[in-house]
Amino acid sequence: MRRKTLVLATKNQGKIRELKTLLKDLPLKILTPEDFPEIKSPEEIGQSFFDNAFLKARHWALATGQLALADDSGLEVDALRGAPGIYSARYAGPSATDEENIRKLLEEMKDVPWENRTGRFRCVIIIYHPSGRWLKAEGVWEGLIATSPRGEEGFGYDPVFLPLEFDFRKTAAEISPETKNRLSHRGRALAALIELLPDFLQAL
Ligand SMILES: O=c1[nH]c(=O)c2ncn([C@@H]3O[C@H](COP(=O)(O)OP(=O)(O)OP(=O)(O)O)[C@@H](O)[C@H]3O)c2[nH]1
Ligand SMILES: [Mg+2]
Repeated sequence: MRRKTLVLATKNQGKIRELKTLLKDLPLKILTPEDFPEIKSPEEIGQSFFDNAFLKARHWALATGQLALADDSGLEVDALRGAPGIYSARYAGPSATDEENIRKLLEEMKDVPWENRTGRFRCVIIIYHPSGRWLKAEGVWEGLIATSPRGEEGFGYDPVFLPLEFDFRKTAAEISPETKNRLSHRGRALAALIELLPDFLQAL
Protein backbone atom coordinates (compact mmCIF):
# COMPACT_ATOMS: atom_id res chain seq x y z
CA MET A 1 0.00 0.00 0.00
CA ARG A 2 1.44 3.43 -0.94
CA ARG A 3 1.78 5.75 2.06
CA LYS A 4 -1.19 8.11 2.09
CA THR A 5 -1.82 11.19 4.18
CA LEU A 6 -4.69 11.02 6.67
CA VAL A 7 -6.01 14.05 8.56
CA LEU A 8 -7.55 13.30 11.94
CA ALA A 9 -10.63 15.55 11.89
CA THR A 10 -10.74 16.21 15.62
CA LYS A 11 -9.42 18.73 18.11
CA ASN A 12 -9.96 16.42 21.08
CA GLN A 13 -6.45 15.52 22.34
CA GLY A 14 -7.72 12.35 24.07
CA LYS A 15 -9.16 11.06 20.80
CA ILE A 16 -6.03 12.06 18.86
CA ARG A 17 -3.83 10.10 21.27
CA GLU A 18 -5.99 6.96 21.03
CA LEU A 19 -6.50 7.17 17.25
CA LYS A 20 -2.76 7.60 16.61
CA THR A 21 -1.99 4.48 18.67
CA LEU A 22 -4.72 2.47 16.93
CA LEU A 23 -3.47 3.53 13.47
CA LYS A 24 0.25 3.18 14.15
CA ASP A 25 0.86 0.03 12.08
CA LEU A 26 -0.76 1.40 8.91
CA PRO A 27 1.27 3.04 6.13
CA LEU A 28 -0.29 6.45 6.75
CA LYS A 29 1.17 9.87 7.39
CA ILE A 30 -1.04 11.29 10.13
CA LEU A 31 -1.83 15.02 10.31
CA THR A 32 -4.15 16.87 12.69
CA PRO A 33 -5.97 20.24 12.63
CA GLU A 34 -2.87 21.75 14.28
CA ASP A 35 -1.12 21.27 10.92
CA PHE A 36 -3.78 23.50 9.31
CA PRO A 37 -4.14 26.49 11.65
CA GLU A 38 -6.03 28.47 9.00
CA ILE A 39 -8.92 25.95 8.82
CA LYS A 40 -11.78 26.28 11.30
CA SER A 41 -13.77 23.33 12.69
CA PRO A 42 -17.33 22.94 11.41
CA GLU A 43 -20.32 23.40 13.70
CA GLU A 44 -21.72 20.06 14.89
CA ILE A 45 -25.31 20.65 13.83
CA GLY A 46 -26.18 16.99 13.09
CA GLN A 47 -28.87 15.05 14.91
CA SER A 48 -26.92 11.79 15.20
CA PHE A 49 -23.38 10.50 15.73
CA PHE A 50 -23.38 9.55 12.04
CA ASP A 51 -24.42 13.05 10.86
CA ASN A 52 -21.74 14.74 12.95
CA ALA A 53 -18.97 12.27 12.06
CA PHE A 54 -19.89 12.63 8.38
CA LEU A 55 -19.94 16.44 8.41
CA LYS A 56 -16.62 16.65 10.28
CA ALA A 57 -14.85 14.15 7.97
CA ARG A 58 -16.23 15.77 4.81
CA HIS A 59 -15.34 19.28 5.99
CA TRP A 60 -11.71 18.42 6.76
CA ALA A 61 -11.27 16.33 3.59
CA LEU A 62 -12.55 19.11 1.34
CA ALA A 63 -10.73 21.89 3.21
CA THR A 64 -7.35 20.09 3.18
CA GLY A 65 -7.65 18.09 -0.05
CA GLN A 66 -6.62 14.97 1.93
CA LEU A 67 -8.22 11.82 3.23
CA ALA A 68 -9.85 12.69 6.60
CA LEU A 69 -11.05 10.56 9.51
CA ALA A 70 -13.64 11.86 12.00
CA ASP A 71 -14.93 10.29 15.21
CA ASP A 72 -18.22 11.34 16.73
CA SER A 73 -18.84 9.69 20.04
CA GLY A 74 -20.60 10.03 23.36
CA LEU A 75 -22.09 8.42 26.41
CA GLU A 76 -25.71 7.17 26.41
CA VAL A 77 -27.18 6.67 29.88
CA ASP A 78 -30.37 4.60 30.11
CA ALA A 79 -31.71 6.32 33.24
CA LEU A 80 -31.38 9.66 31.39
CA ARG A 81 -33.15 8.30 28.27
CA GLY A 82 -29.94 8.29 26.22
CA ALA A 83 -28.51 11.64 27.42
CA PRO A 84 -25.96 13.14 27.13
CA GLY A 85 -25.57 11.24 23.78
CA ILE A 86 -24.46 13.47 20.91
CA TYR A 87 -24.22 16.37 23.38
CA SER A 88 -21.64 14.60 25.61
CA ALA A 89 -18.85 17.13 24.96
CA ARG A 90 -21.10 20.09 25.84
CA TYR A 91 -23.41 18.52 28.46
CA ALA A 92 -22.69 21.16 31.14
CA GLY A 93 -22.51 24.03 28.60
CA PRO A 94 -20.88 25.04 25.29
CA SER A 95 -17.30 25.12 26.61
CA ALA A 96 -17.70 22.71 29.53
CA THR A 97 -14.65 20.89 30.90
CA ASP A 98 -14.61 17.11 31.46
CA GLU A 99 -14.89 17.76 35.23
CA GLU A 100 -17.98 19.95 34.79
CA ASN A 101 -19.65 17.36 32.55
CA ILE A 102 -18.92 14.60 35.08
CA ARG A 103 -20.27 16.71 37.95
CA LYS A 104 -23.50 17.34 36.06
CA LEU A 105 -23.86 13.66 35.16
CA LEU A 106 -23.37 12.51 38.78
CA GLU A 107 -25.85 15.14 39.99
CA GLU A 108 -28.49 13.94 37.49
CA MET A 109 -27.81 10.33 38.60
CA LYS A 110 -27.66 10.88 42.35
CA ASP A 111 -30.91 9.04 43.14
CA VAL A 112 -30.45 6.27 40.56
CA PRO A 113 -29.81 2.82 42.11
CA TRP A 114 -27.03 0.53 40.82
CA GLU A 115 -29.33 -1.71 38.80
CA ASN A 116 -30.44 1.28 36.71
CA ARG A 117 -27.02 2.86 36.17
CA THR A 118 -26.44 1.13 32.82
CA GLY A 119 -25.09 2.93 29.77
CA ARG A 120 -22.70 2.76 26.88
CA PHE A 121 -20.19 4.70 24.89
CA ARG A 122 -20.94 4.84 21.19
CA CYS A 123 -18.53 5.83 18.43
CA VAL A 124 -19.12 6.37 14.73
CA ILE A 125 -16.04 6.81 12.56
CA ILE A 126 -16.17 8.12 9.01
CA ILE A 127 -13.25 8.24 6.63
CA TYR A 128 -13.86 10.59 3.71
CA HIS A 129 -11.84 11.17 0.52
CA PRO A 130 -12.08 14.50 -1.35
CA SER A 131 -13.38 12.54 -4.38
CA GLY A 132 -16.56 11.90 -2.36
CA ARG A 133 -15.88 8.25 -1.44
CA TRP A 134 -16.34 7.37 2.21
CA LEU A 135 -16.48 4.50 4.70
CA LYS A 136 -18.25 4.12 8.04
CA ALA A 137 -17.64 1.97 11.14
CA GLU A 138 -19.25 1.83 14.58
CA GLY A 139 -18.34 0.60 18.02
CA VAL A 140 -20.14 0.27 21.36
CA TRP A 141 -18.78 -0.21 24.91
CA GLU A 142 -21.27 -1.26 27.62
CA GLY A 143 -20.88 -0.27 31.25
CA LEU A 144 -22.25 1.24 34.45
CA ILE A 145 -22.05 4.82 35.68
CA ALA A 146 -20.02 5.00 38.91
CA THR A 147 -21.13 7.14 41.86
CA SER A 148 -17.85 9.07 42.08
CA PRO A 149 -14.89 9.66 39.73
CA ARG A 150 -11.71 7.52 39.95
CA GLY A 151 -8.52 7.22 37.88
CA GLU A 152 -6.18 9.38 35.87
CA GLU A 153 -6.05 7.66 32.45
CA GLY A 154 -8.18 8.43 29.40
CA PHE A 155 -10.40 11.50 29.05
CA GLY A 156 -14.00 12.68 29.15
CA TYR A 157 -16.29 10.48 31.28
CA ASP A 158 -13.72 7.67 31.69
CA PRO A 159 -13.39 8.29 35.49
CA VAL A 160 -17.10 7.46 35.98
CA PHE A 161 -17.47 4.64 33.42
CA LEU A 162 -17.24 1.06 34.73
CA PRO A 163 -16.81 -1.25 31.70
CA LEU A 164 -18.86 -4.44 32.17
CA GLU A 165 -16.58 -6.81 30.35
CA PHE A 166 -13.22 -6.17 31.94
CA ASP A 167 -12.99 -5.75 35.71
CA PHE A 168 -16.21 -4.03 36.66
CA ARG A 169 -14.62 -2.61 39.83
CA LYS A 170 -12.32 -0.46 37.71
CA THR A 171 -13.28 2.71 35.85
CA ALA A 172 -12.12 3.27 32.28
CA ALA A 173 -9.65 5.79 33.75
CA GLU A 174 -8.10 3.05 35.94
CA ILE A 175 -7.30 0.59 33.14
CA SER A 176 -4.25 0.83 30.89
CA PRO A 177 -4.50 2.70 27.58
CA GLU A 178 -3.75 -0.62 25.80
CA THR A 179 -6.71 -2.34 27.47
CA LYS A 180 -9.00 0.62 26.78
CA ASN A 181 -8.00 0.62 23.10
CA ARG A 182 -8.71 -3.12 22.85
CA LEU A 183 -12.20 -2.93 24.38
CA SER A 184 -13.51 0.57 23.80
CA HIS A 185 -16.14 1.90 21.39
CA ARG A 186 -13.33 3.74 19.54
CA GLY A 187 -11.02 0.69 19.46
CA ARG A 188 -13.80 -1.50 18.08
CA ALA A 189 -14.95 1.03 15.49
CA LEU A 190 -11.41 1.49 14.28
CA ALA A 191 -10.71 -2.25 14.15
CA ALA A 192 -13.81 -2.63 11.93
CA LEU A 193 -12.68 0.27 9.75
CA ILE A 194 -9.15 -1.11 9.38
CA GLU A 195 -10.63 -4.36 7.96
CA LEU A 196 -12.27 -2.36 5.18
CA LEU A 197 -9.40 0.06 4.58
CA PRO A 198 -7.10 -1.82 2.13
CA ASP A 199 -9.89 -2.22 -0.48
CA PHE A 200 -11.03 1.35 0.07
CA LEU A 201 -7.55 2.81 -0.39
CA GLN A 202 -6.86 0.58 -3.38
CA ALA A 203 -9.96 1.88 -5.16
CA LEU A 204 -9.11 5.58 -4.72
O1 LIG B 1 -14.82 9.09 28.90
C1 LIG B 1 -14.84 9.12 27.68
N1 LIG B 1 -14.10 8.23 26.99
C2 LIG B 1 -14.12 8.11 25.69
O2 LIG B 1 -13.42 7.28 25.10
C3 LIG B 1 -14.98 9.03 25.01
N2 LIG B 1 -15.29 9.19 23.73
C4 LIG B 1 -16.15 10.21 23.69
N3 LIG B 1 -16.42 10.69 24.91
C5 LIG B 1 -17.28 11.81 25.29
O3 LIG B 1 -18.02 12.22 24.16
C6 LIG B 1 -17.57 13.48 23.66
C7 LIG B 1 -17.38 13.40 22.20
O4 LIG B 1 -17.95 14.49 21.52
P1 LIG B 1 -17.49 14.77 20.05
O5 LIG B 1 -17.51 13.46 19.30
O6 LIG B 1 -18.22 15.89 19.46
O7 LIG B 1 -15.96 15.14 20.23
P2 LIG B 1 -15.28 16.49 20.72
O8 LIG B 1 -16.23 17.64 20.56
O9 LIG B 1 -14.72 16.28 22.07
O10 LIG B 1 -14.09 16.63 19.66
P3 LIG B 1 -14.23 16.67 18.04
O11 LIG B 1 -13.79 15.33 17.56
O12 LIG B 1 -15.66 16.94 17.69
O13 LIG B 1 -13.29 17.76 17.60
C8 LIG B 1 -16.22 13.69 24.34
O14 LIG B 1 -15.87 15.07 24.45
C9 LIG B 1 -16.41 13.01 25.68
O15 LIG B 1 -17.14 13.84 26.53
C10 LIG B 1 -15.70 9.97 25.75
N4 LIG B 1 -15.61 10.04 27.06
MG1 LIG C 1 -17.27 17.75 18.91
